[in-house]
Amino acid sequence: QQNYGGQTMVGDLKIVVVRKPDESFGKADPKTWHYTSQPNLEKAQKEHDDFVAILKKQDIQVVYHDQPLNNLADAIFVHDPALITNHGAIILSMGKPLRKGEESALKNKFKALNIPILFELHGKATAEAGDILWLDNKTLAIGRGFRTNQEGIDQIKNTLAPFNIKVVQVELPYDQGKEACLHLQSLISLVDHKKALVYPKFLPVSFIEHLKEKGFALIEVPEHEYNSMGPNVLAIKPNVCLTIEGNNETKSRLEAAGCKVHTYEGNEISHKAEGGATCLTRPILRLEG
Ligand SMILES: NC(=O)NCCC[C@H](N)C(=O)O
Repeated sequence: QQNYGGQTMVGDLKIVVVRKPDESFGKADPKTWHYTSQPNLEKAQKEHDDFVAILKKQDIQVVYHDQPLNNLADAIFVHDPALITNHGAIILSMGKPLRKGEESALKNKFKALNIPILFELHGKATAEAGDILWLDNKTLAIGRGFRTNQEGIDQIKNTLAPFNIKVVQVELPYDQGKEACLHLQSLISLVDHKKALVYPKFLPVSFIEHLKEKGFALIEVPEHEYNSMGPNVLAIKPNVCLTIEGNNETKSRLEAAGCKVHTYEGNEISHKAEGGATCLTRPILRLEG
């Protein structure tokens, strides 16, 4: 039986990799890293432990990526340096210069877990998995913005074409500029095979139309919960999800749409560093069924 795979954002989550906040995170200078303020390491570690406890309670196997890394504060957002496919991992190339180096560390972790490497982005290509979303097991949406460039998208597209996987390109907005973190997943999360939580204001009409053509029901995040990461929701299985506490209107709308919503406290690990539940986890195995 395969120990990795699942070309889905919502299928039963079986194994995730996480990384506990370390010294690098605790000493991150907010100006350099575009954090709202400096994280309190002790509190951050406690929040992370509680976050992991929620995952474990959902019967998810949690694997720690604990290789010591210097000056890679954002490395706790293990979602971003790689993408898992049924044919192996694609090692990406970080678009935020300060995050360079996370890719090879995660690759080493994958090797230790016996996950084959399908491809590694190279040359001028950049792509971060926060910009990548499985719409179904044959369709991958990729946002082009500050973090993911055209060359990155093209390399991924060419790698997946032999497996009949299509790439849908989504243009991302400028919003607060290149220092800030705006990924495709800042604007959309899937919570069921045909149910998406979206912040439509920043999504292209063509993409919304594409989702509707595919039969997705859309749940909207209200404007006042966008900045507090309302759209960033990790599916644990279809219609069961985990998100940061505080976005009460979004939570009610998800519940009204039939979702069970778990929440975690994320002042240090999420709000200060612009990364939510999806960003803190690198799914390794999900069941597609
Ligand atoms: N997938 C995500 O949206 N990841 C969030 C990463 C936040 C991190 N501070 C960054 O700027 O890359």
